[in-house]
Amino acid sequence: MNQGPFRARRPLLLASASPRRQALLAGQGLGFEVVPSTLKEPAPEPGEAPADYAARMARIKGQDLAARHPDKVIISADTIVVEGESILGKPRNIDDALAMLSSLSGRWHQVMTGFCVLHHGDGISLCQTVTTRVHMAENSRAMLQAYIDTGEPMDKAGAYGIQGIGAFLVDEVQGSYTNVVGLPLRSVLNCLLEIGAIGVANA
Ligand SMILES: Cc1cn([C@H]2C[C@H](O)[C@@H](COP(=O)(O)OP(=O)(O)OP(=O)(O)O)O2)c(=O)[nH]c1=O
Repeated sequence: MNQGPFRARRPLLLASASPRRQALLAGQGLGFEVVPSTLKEPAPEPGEAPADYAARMARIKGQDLAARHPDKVIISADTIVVEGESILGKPRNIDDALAMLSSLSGRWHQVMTGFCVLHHGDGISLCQTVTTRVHMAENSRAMLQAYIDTGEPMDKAGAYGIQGIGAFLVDEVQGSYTNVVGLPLRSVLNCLLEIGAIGVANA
């Protein structure tokens, strides 16, 4: 079986509980340990730009693990949905999910994923935020309610999963698709290639 086009050249640690992030990296042939950060994510600072906030969250999650695993290359990420002035994380409850999806319906919004590649021992600290524009179709309240009843929205920023049942909500995507799912795959691979943490299989 084809294991994917890349191989880890240094020990990798994914600091994330997200099964989507794990699947995206594993699908490329990379082996890695998974140790999610247990730190509570602080709220945005007053006036903090959403892209800076996403990068800061990714850094906080990654640094939590980097100090404890100085020999590993740490990959961390944080995904937020930005609608107008509002930063949407995961819904707190069903009502919150309905409010989020209603505010996104029939409009463009941005999905931002901040990610970091860190190596404490070598002093490597690369962080960036990737932005994707997503347009949601007009969805009736009944449609949104029926979607929420599936349970899918509750662990996802903006209360939807483009890769799952929530695919029906979206009618256009501009930019990286994997960024919406939680990890801008090509940008992360580029960072890992740049520092020699991964290489092309058989190369
Ligand atoms: C918009 C959108 C988000 N998401 C997910 C990606 C992230 O897992 C989640 C946002 O929460 P995050 O806080 O970024 O990540 P997480 O709590 O799942 O994992 P960890 O903090 O341990 O790294 O929303 C989708 O799966 N599909 C989508 O379409």
